[in-house]
Amino acid sequence: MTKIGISILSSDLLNLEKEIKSIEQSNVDYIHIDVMDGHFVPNITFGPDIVAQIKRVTNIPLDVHLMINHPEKYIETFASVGADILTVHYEACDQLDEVLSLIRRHGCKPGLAIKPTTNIESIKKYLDKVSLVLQMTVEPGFGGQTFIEDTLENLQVLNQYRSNHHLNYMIEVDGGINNITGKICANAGTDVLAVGSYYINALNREKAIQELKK
Ligand SMILES: O=C(CO)[C@H](O)[C@H](O)COP(=O)(O)O
Repeated sequence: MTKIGISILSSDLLNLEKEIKSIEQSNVDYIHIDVMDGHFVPNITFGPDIVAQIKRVTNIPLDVHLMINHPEKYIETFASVGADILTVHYEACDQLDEVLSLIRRHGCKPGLAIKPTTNIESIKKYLDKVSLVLQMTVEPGFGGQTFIEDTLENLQVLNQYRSNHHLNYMIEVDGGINNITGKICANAGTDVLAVGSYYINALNREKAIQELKK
């Protein structure tokens, strides 16, 4: 069964606790938190204090997506405030092997993310060291964008590579996911759908989740 993570990027931040409680009602698998630094991506979002506050009010596992340069500087901090999955970008790391083992040493599941145009071949040598691969399906930075269909081929490659090499990383997609694109990604072997505006802006969030799970 495909898992769902709700991205809080487009949520009502003045009422974040209420939003978290609403997400809990929807019975999803993760809360997806996009950490942006204004350098790796053109937007600035959440820091470790917000992650700590969210951890205090929910038991839903936190899938923390670091869209930042020099993520190695912040692994210990985000692990200490309760990240369960800690994902870094291939494009942002000089010493990726070290960063992934640092994440593991701090008790989190290591995730590796790539932007839509990054060559999938470049991450293959790391795939036996990660718990999750996150394929960005929009250019990272902002919620509410349109799903980039060219990324589907990478999902198929990741799925095939996993079974050929007897690996067990999860495949996650992030960006432009709705009931239609979610289904297409699930059919291509995706395990986790990170969903933002489709859920957050839905008039009926329960119905939106049912549609996603169909
Ligand atoms: O990380 C993102 C952008 O950088 C994603 O787009 C966001 O997490 C999900 O938002 P949406 O579902 O609205 O595209």
